[in-house]
Amino acid sequence: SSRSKEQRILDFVLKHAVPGDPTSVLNAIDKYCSQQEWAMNVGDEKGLILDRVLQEASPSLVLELGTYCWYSAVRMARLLKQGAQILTVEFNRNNADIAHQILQFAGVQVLEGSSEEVIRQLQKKHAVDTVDFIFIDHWKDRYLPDTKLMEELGLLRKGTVILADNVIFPGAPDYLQYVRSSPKYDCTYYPSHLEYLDAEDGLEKAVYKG
Ligand SMILES: O=C(NCCc1nnc(-c2ccc3[nH]cnc3c2)[nH]1)c1cc(-c2ccc(F)cc2)cc(O)c1O
Ligand SMILES: [Mg+2]
Repeated sequence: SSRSKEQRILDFVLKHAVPGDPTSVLNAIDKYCSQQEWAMNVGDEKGLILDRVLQEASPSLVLELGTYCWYSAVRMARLLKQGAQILTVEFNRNNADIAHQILQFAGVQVLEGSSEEVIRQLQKKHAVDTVDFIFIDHWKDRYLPDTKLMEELGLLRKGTVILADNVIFPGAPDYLQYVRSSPKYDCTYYPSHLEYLDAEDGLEKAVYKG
């Protein structure tokens, strides 16, 4: 059977990265996706912004919506303090083998299902109280409904940081309009570019005011 693009990315990582060295995994994925086949990883340029915003928040519990090829989970896991945890929500675990082979990192737990299902189960099934940092990078029409759901369920606390990818391209206009006009959030826009390309894109940080 023909291997998928995601499996080709894995092959490249397994061939060129150093086991246990997350930065070499990121460099391998960025090299492959910028030179061979484009893929929708947050990438190196927006990744640097993610690094800085994550380190500033110094979270104990991270929720990621939309795992895709593990790039952002690896990116965040390498910067977490001892004992911190990432819960990443993937819709279709078609990359299951990629998951286990790339992600030999303690502290990254994969939750399978639709974002809505998983978010509804976090407090009861996964003993989550509130989340400190959320990286939203899944279907762009799910950004707003999932953020409102997390508000309603009390998953956000004063100071919870929500960082959203692709707010310009492909874009999440309803989400952007909501957080920027809501008195419940302090928003900051970080201009950048679409991963591996010159198109404009950016990350929006929304800090929940409780
Ligand atoms: O679609 C994207 N990302 C989303 C992946 C995903 N695939 N499945 C899910 C899912 C959907 C329900 C879920 N519920 C729970 N987890 C879920 C995950 N999310 C995405 C697309 C682009 C892009 C740019 C330019 C183009 F010309 C074409 C595309 C760039 C990016 O940085 C992206 O992140
Ligand atoms: Mg993205």
